Amino acid sequence: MTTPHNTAKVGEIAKTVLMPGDPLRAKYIADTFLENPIQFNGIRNMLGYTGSYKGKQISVMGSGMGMPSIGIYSYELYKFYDVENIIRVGSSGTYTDELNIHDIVLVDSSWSQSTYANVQAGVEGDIQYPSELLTNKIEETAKQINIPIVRGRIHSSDVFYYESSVPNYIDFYNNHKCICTEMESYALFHNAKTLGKQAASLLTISDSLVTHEEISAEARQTSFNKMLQIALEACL
Ligand SMILES: O=P(O)(O)O[C@H]1O[C@H](CO)[C@@H](O)[C@H]1O
Ligand SMILES: O=c1cc[nH]c(=O)[nH]1
Repeated sequence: MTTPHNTAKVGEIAKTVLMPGDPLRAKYIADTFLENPIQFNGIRNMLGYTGSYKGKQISVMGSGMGMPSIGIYSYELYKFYDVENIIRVGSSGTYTDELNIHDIVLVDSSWSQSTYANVQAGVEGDIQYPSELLTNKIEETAKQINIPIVRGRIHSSDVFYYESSVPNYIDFYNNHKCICTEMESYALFHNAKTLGKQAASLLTISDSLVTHEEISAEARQTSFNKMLQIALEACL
Protein backbone atom coordinates (compact mmCIF):
# COMPACT_ATOMS: atom_id res chain seq x y z
CA MET A 1 0.00 0.00 0.00
CA THR A 2 0.98 3.61 -0.29
CA THR A 3 0.01 6.48 2.04
CA PRO A 4 -0.77 10.14 1.34
CA HIS A 5 2.87 10.89 2.24
CA ASN A 6 4.84 7.88 1.03
CA THR A 7 4.66 6.14 -2.35
CA ALA A 8 6.76 3.11 -1.34
CA LYS A 9 5.17 -0.31 -1.70
CA VAL A 10 5.32 -2.70 1.26
CA GLY A 11 8.65 -4.54 1.05
CA GLU A 12 10.55 -1.59 -0.41
CA ILE A 13 11.54 -0.24 3.01
CA ALA A 14 14.01 -2.11 5.24
CA LYS A 15 13.24 -3.16 8.83
CA THR A 16 15.63 -0.48 10.10
CA VAL A 17 15.38 3.15 9.01
CA LEU A 18 17.82 5.96 9.75
CA MET A 19 15.81 9.16 10.05
CA PRO A 20 17.35 12.64 9.83
CA GLY A 21 15.06 15.68 9.90
CA ASP A 22 16.55 16.99 6.67
CA PRO A 23 15.62 15.04 3.51
CA LEU A 24 18.85 16.22 1.87
CA ARG A 25 20.77 14.62 4.75
CA ALA A 26 18.87 11.44 3.88
CA LYS A 27 20.09 11.75 0.28
CA TYR A 28 23.63 12.42 1.51
CA ILE A 29 23.53 9.27 3.68
CA ALA A 30 22.20 7.16 0.80
CA ASP A 31 24.76 8.54 -1.69
CA THR A 32 27.70 8.30 0.73
CA PHE A 33 27.13 5.11 2.71
CA LEU A 34 24.64 2.82 0.94
CA GLU A 35 25.35 0.51 -1.97
CA ASN A 36 22.81 0.56 -4.81
CA PRO A 37 20.40 2.98 -3.11
CA ILE A 38 16.94 3.06 -4.65
CA GLN A 39 14.68 6.03 -3.98
CA PHE A 40 11.30 4.89 -2.63
CA ASN A 41 9.74 8.26 -1.85
CA GLY A 42 9.78 11.80 -3.20
CA ILE A 43 6.34 13.05 -2.17
CA ARG A 44 6.73 16.56 -0.66
CA ASN A 45 10.46 16.04 -1.34
CA MET A 46 10.60 13.86 1.80
CA LEU A 47 13.29 11.70 0.24
CA GLY A 48 13.57 8.04 1.21
CA TYR A 49 16.04 5.39 -0.02
CA THR A 50 16.77 1.72 0.54
CA GLY A 51 20.21 0.29 -0.09
CA SER A 52 22.73 -1.98 1.54
CA TYR A 53 25.40 -1.27 4.13
CA LYS A 54 28.04 -4.02 4.48
CA GLY A 55 25.49 -6.44 3.02
CA LYS A 56 22.56 -5.42 5.23
CA GLN A 57 19.43 -3.75 3.82
CA ILE A 58 18.93 -0.36 5.45
CA SER A 59 16.61 2.51 4.62
CA VAL A 60 17.01 6.21 5.23
CA MET A 61 14.26 8.80 5.09
CA GLY A 62 13.77 12.42 6.14
CA SER A 63 11.29 13.15 8.93
CA GLY A 64 10.85 16.89 8.40
CA MET A 65 11.05 19.28 11.32
CA GLY A 66 8.94 19.01 14.44
CA MET A 67 6.75 16.44 16.14
CA PRO A 68 3.70 16.56 13.86
CA SER A 69 5.97 15.82 10.92
CA ILE A 70 8.00 12.96 12.43
CA GLY A 71 4.74 11.79 14.00
CA ILE A 72 3.24 11.16 10.55
CA TYR A 73 6.28 9.64 8.86
CA SER A 74 7.36 7.38 11.72
CA TYR A 75 3.78 6.19 12.37
CA GLU A 76 3.40 5.19 8.71
CA LEU A 77 6.77 3.42 8.66
CA TYR A 78 5.95 1.38 11.76
CA LYS A 79 2.28 0.71 11.08
CA PHE A 80 2.03 0.34 7.30
CA TYR A 81 5.55 -0.63 6.21
CA ASP A 82 6.47 -3.15 8.94
CA VAL A 83 9.50 -1.13 10.01
CA GLU A 84 10.87 -2.38 13.36
CA ASN A 85 13.62 0.13 14.23
CA ILE A 86 13.97 3.84 13.62
CA ILE A 87 17.18 5.60 14.58
CA ARG A 88 16.86 9.37 14.43
CA VAL A 89 20.11 11.02 13.32
CA GLY A 90 19.61 14.70 14.07
CA SER A 91 21.26 18.01 14.79
CA SER A 92 20.94 19.67 18.17
CA GLY A 93 21.69 22.88 20.05
CA THR A 94 23.61 22.51 23.30
CA TYR A 95 22.38 24.03 26.57
CA THR A 96 25.77 23.64 28.27
CA ASP A 97 29.36 24.62 27.59
CA GLU A 98 30.32 21.08 28.55
CA LEU A 99 29.21 20.02 25.05
CA ASN A 100 31.07 21.28 21.98
CA ILE A 101 30.14 21.59 18.32
CA HIS A 102 30.27 18.12 16.67
CA ASP A 103 29.95 16.26 19.99
CA ILE A 104 27.55 13.32 19.73
CA VAL A 105 24.67 12.79 22.16
CA LEU A 106 22.83 9.49 22.59
CA VAL A 107 19.39 10.30 23.97
CA ASP A 108 18.36 8.40 27.08
CA SER A 109 15.19 10.41 27.71
CA SER A 110 13.33 13.27 26.15
CA TRP A 111 11.51 15.96 28.13
CA SER A 112 8.90 17.99 26.28
CA GLN A 113 6.01 20.42 26.73
CA SER A 114 4.50 18.82 23.59
CA THR A 115 0.92 17.51 23.69
CA TYR A 116 1.75 14.91 21.03
CA ALA A 117 1.57 11.78 23.22
CA ASN A 118 -1.52 13.00 25.03
CA VAL A 119 -3.42 13.99 21.89
CA GLN A 120 -2.32 10.89 19.97
CA ALA A 121 -3.07 8.25 22.62
CA GLY A 122 -4.14 9.90 25.88
CA VAL A 123 -0.70 9.36 27.41
CA GLU A 124 0.09 11.66 30.36
CA GLY A 125 3.58 12.87 31.29
CA ASP A 126 6.29 15.02 29.88
CA ILE A 127 9.06 12.44 29.42
CA GLN A 128 9.41 9.77 26.75
CA TYR A 129 12.12 7.12 26.61
CA PRO A 130 13.87 5.44 23.67
CA SER A 131 14.02 1.65 23.40
CA GLU A 132 16.59 0.40 25.89
CA LEU A 133 17.85 -2.46 23.75
CA LEU A 134 18.49 -0.35 20.66
CA THR A 135 19.99 2.49 22.69
CA ASN A 136 22.33 0.13 24.52
CA LYS A 137 23.37 -1.41 21.20
CA ILE A 138 24.23 2.03 19.85
CA GLU A 139 26.24 2.84 22.97
CA GLU A 140 28.17 -0.45 22.71
CA THR A 141 28.83 0.14 19.01
CA ALA A 142 30.21 3.62 19.67
CA LYS A 143 32.56 2.12 22.28
CA GLN A 144 33.69 -0.63 19.89
CA ILE A 145 34.54 1.82 17.12
CA ASN A 146 36.07 4.32 19.54
CA ILE A 147 33.81 7.28 18.91
CA PRO A 148 33.05 9.18 22.11
CA ILE A 149 29.41 9.91 22.88
CA VAL A 150 27.54 11.48 25.77
CA ARG A 151 24.34 9.82 26.97
CA GLY A 152 21.74 12.14 28.48
CA ARG A 153 18.33 13.75 28.71
CA ILE A 154 17.37 16.14 25.94
CA HIS A 155 14.64 18.70 25.32
CA SER A 156 12.29 17.98 22.40
CA SER A 157 10.80 21.38 21.70
CA ASP A 158 7.92 22.58 19.54
CA VAL A 159 9.73 25.90 19.21
CA PHE A 160 12.98 26.98 17.55
CA TYR A 161 12.67 30.76 18.06
CA TYR A 162 11.58 31.91 21.55
CA GLU A 163 10.51 35.34 22.76
CA SER A 164 12.50 36.68 25.71
CA SER A 165 9.36 36.78 27.91
CA VAL A 166 9.31 32.97 28.37
CA PRO A 167 11.74 30.64 30.19
CA ASN A 168 14.85 29.92 28.16
CA TYR A 169 17.48 27.20 27.89
CA ILE A 170 18.87 27.98 31.36
CA ASP A 171 15.54 26.90 32.87
CA PHE A 172 15.41 23.78 30.68
CA TYR A 173 18.96 22.89 31.75
CA ASN A 174 18.66 23.68 35.47
CA ASN A 175 15.11 22.57 36.17
CA HIS A 176 14.56 19.78 33.65
CA LYS A 177 18.14 18.49 33.34
CA CYS A 178 18.14 18.74 29.53
CA ILE A 179 21.65 19.02 28.07
CA CYS A 180 20.61 19.95 24.53
CA THR A 181 17.61 20.53 22.28
CA GLU A 182 15.96 19.24 19.13
CA MET A 183 12.40 18.89 17.92
CA GLU A 184 11.38 15.27 17.21
CA SER A 185 12.56 12.53 19.59
CA TYR A 186 9.65 12.76 22.07
CA ALA A 187 7.06 12.00 19.37
CA LEU A 188 9.22 9.30 17.78
CA PHE A 189 9.68 7.52 21.13
CA HIS A 190 5.96 7.74 21.85
CA ASN A 191 5.01 6.25 18.45
CA ALA A 192 7.49 3.42 18.88
CA LYS A 193 6.19 2.54 22.34
CA THR A 194 2.54 2.79 21.30
CA LEU A 195 3.06 0.53 18.28
CA GLY A 196 5.39 -1.97 20.01
CA LYS A 197 8.44 -0.97 17.94
CA GLN A 198 11.98 0.28 18.63
CA ALA A 199 13.33 3.82 18.45
CA ALA A 200 16.56 5.56 19.39
CA SER A 201 18.01 8.97 18.80
CA LEU A 202 21.54 10.13 18.09
CA LEU A 203 22.26 13.84 17.82
CA THR A 204 25.25 15.87 16.72
CA ILE A 205 25.73 19.28 18.32
CA SER A 206 25.35 21.84 15.52
CA ASP A 207 25.13 25.01 17.61
CA SER A 208 25.36 26.36 21.13
CA LEU A 209 22.69 28.31 22.94
CA VAL A 210 25.46 29.31 25.39
CA THR A 211 28.19 30.62 23.06
CA HIS A 212 26.09 31.14 19.88
CA GLU A 213 28.67 29.22 17.88
CA GLU A 214 27.05 27.34 14.98
CA ILE A 215 27.83 25.34 11.86
CA SER A 216 26.40 26.18 8.43
CA ALA A 217 23.22 24.79 6.88
CA GLU A 218 25.37 22.85 4.39
CA ALA A 219 27.48 21.33 7.17
CA ARG A 220 24.26 20.16 8.84
CA GLN A 221 23.63 18.10 5.68
CA THR A 222 27.08 16.65 5.23
CA SER A 223 29.35 16.79 8.29
CA PHE A 224 27.79 14.24 10.61
CA ASN A 225 29.78 11.21 9.42
CA LYS A 226 30.85 10.00 12.88
CA MET A 227 27.26 9.90 14.15
CA LEU A 228 26.18 8.19 10.93
CA GLN A 229 28.95 5.62 11.22
CA ILE A 230 27.77 4.73 14.74
CA ALA A 231 24.14 4.43 13.61
CA LEU A 232 25.00 2.32 10.55
CA GLU A 233 27.35 0.00 12.43
CA ALA A 234 24.72 -0.47 15.15
CA CYS A 235 22.35 -1.82 12.48
CA LEU A 236 24.64 -4.73 11.62
O1 LIG B 1 18.76 18.43 11.85
P1 LIG B 1 17.44 17.83 12.20
O2 LIG B 1 17.46 16.35 12.21
O3 LIG B 1 16.30 18.39 11.34
O4 LIG B 1 17.13 18.27 13.73
C1 LIG B 1 17.05 19.58 14.25
O5 LIG B 1 17.14 20.60 13.26
C2 LIG B 1 15.85 21.18 13.00
C3 LIG B 1 15.88 22.64 13.39
O6 LIG B 1 16.88 23.32 12.72
C4 LIG B 1 14.85 20.38 13.83
O7 LIG B 1 14.29 19.37 13.04
C5 LIG B 1 15.73 19.85 14.94
O8 LIG B 1 15.26 18.72 15.59
O1 LIG C 1 16.06 22.10 17.36
C1 LIG C 1 17.18 22.64 17.38
C2 LIG C 1 18.27 22.12 16.63
C3 LIG C 1 19.47 22.74 16.67
N1 LIG C 1 19.60 23.85 17.43
C4 LIG C 1 18.56 24.35 18.15
O2 LIG C 1 18.70 25.37 18.83
N2 LIG C 1 17.38 23.74 18.10
